[in-house]
Order: sequence, then structure tokens, then C-alpha cells
Amino acid sequence: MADDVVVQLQGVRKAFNPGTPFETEVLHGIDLTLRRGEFCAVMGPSGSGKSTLLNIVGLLDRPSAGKLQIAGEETTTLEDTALTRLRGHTIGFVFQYHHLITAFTALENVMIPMLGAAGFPNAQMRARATELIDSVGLTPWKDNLAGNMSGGQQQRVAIARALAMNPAVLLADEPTGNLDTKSADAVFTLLRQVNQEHGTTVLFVTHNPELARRCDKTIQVVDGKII
Ligand SMILES: Nc1ncnc2c1ncn2[C@@H]1O[C@H](COP(=O)(O)OP(=O)(O)OP(=O)(O)O)[C@@H](O)[C@H]1O
Repeated sequence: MADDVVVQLQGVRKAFNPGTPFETEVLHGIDLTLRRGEFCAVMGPSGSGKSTLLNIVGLLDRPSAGKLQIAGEETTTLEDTALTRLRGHTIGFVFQYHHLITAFTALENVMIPMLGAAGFPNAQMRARATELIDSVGLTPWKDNLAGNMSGGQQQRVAIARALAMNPAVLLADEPTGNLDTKSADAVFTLLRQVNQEHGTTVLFVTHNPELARRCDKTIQVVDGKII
């Protein structure tokens, strides 16, 4: 595998409820290679398998068959604890719904992934979270409760939180799907900026062809296959 390949799927299949009468194969042999700094849009009809694909690349779910290498490591043979560790250090997630803790401030939400085993924040974590909040343009709002922020601001906090561990791969599942055009554009521009400044590889699910055109490449997932 070339050094700059950060995500590689070979013949990845995913079946839900395997071995039961309800078994359904949702991904039917996906091959995909993403290099460092690549920004790739994922498009395709509803129910075609885009989120399932992101969950597998994000090590939240395991393939039923095939190979998946993340940051040079073959993941299909890893035990759950090793998989969790690799996920924590390599992958950042941004979802359509921000999944912030609304009763925490913006800054506190960004510190959550840094807490780790310590379980409580220190000055270094606070400084790093402040830097991230600054980088997503939310300096004046850092002490606002996440629940009181606008949709676009919440998504910026979610991006800052996703970057807390400086991930090689950022997985964004329709992060702009719930936003008005102007906020969607601003969130996309921020993701692009992160990608270019840090060389983060981004996999970005969208139904918006305008935004897909602004990515380095687009894959179409149809009926569980890349076409
Ligand atoms: N845990 C599960 N158990 C059974 N079937 C599932 C499970 N998760 C997803 N599916 C099915 O897999 C298919 C693909 O779902 P997925 O959410 O990946 O599609 P999607 O392309 O992301 O859709 P959307 O654009 O609507 O978000 C759907 O038919 C869905 O019902």
C-alpha cells in the first residue's frame, strides 16, 4: 500500500442480521482508496448504503467480508479494544444532527474527546479546545451553551470536536443536510479549509450536487455498489 493511502476498502460487503431469515446484504463488494488530503463526496439515493459505508470506514461497524485498511493498519482482524483505540486516534465524525451535549458550552463539547481515561479537563485540553474553537470562527461564543447556538454554529462546534484528536480521516454524514444554503456553504468551506490546512482526508456524504462539484472526487453509491 502506498504511504499516502489512508483508507482502503477491498471487496467490502455488509450484511445485517446474518444467518437469520432477515439477513440483508446492504454493501455488495466496495473497493475504495482515499489518499492523504483527498476530499471525496459520497452521493446516491436514500437507502443505497452511504451511511453504512461511513460507519464501516469509521470503524463503528465491521464488514461481513473484504478488507479494510485505515492508516496502514488492516482492521478486520483487530479486536474491539484495538479497533476503538484506532478509531479514537484516527477518525473524526460529523453527523447531520450535531450530537452535541446541549447543556455543555461549546468549549466543553470540544474537550470531551480529549478527556480519555483522565475523565476531567486540564489546562492543556482547555488551550487546545480554545484553539479549535478559534479556528472554526466561534471565539465570541466559546462559553455559550451548545443548546442556545444556531444550527450552523452547532455544526462548527461539532467540526471542532471532530478535530480534537487531530484525525487523519474526517467522516461527514450529511453535515449540511439540515442547514439553510448560506450556513451549508459556510460549513462546507470550513471542512475544505480543514482539509487543506491539515491534509485531513474527508469523506463527505451529500445530496447537494453543487457541493459535490467542489470536492476532489465524487463516488456514487447505488444499491450497495460504487458505480
Ligand atoms: N442496523 C440495520 N439493520 C438492518 N438494516 C439496516 C441497518 N442499517 C441500515 N439498514 C438498511 O441498509 C440500507 C442502507 O441504509 P443506509 O442508511 O446506509 O443508506 P443511506 O444511503 O445512508 O440512506 P440516506 O440517504 O437515507 O441516509 C437501508 O435499506 C437500511 O434500511
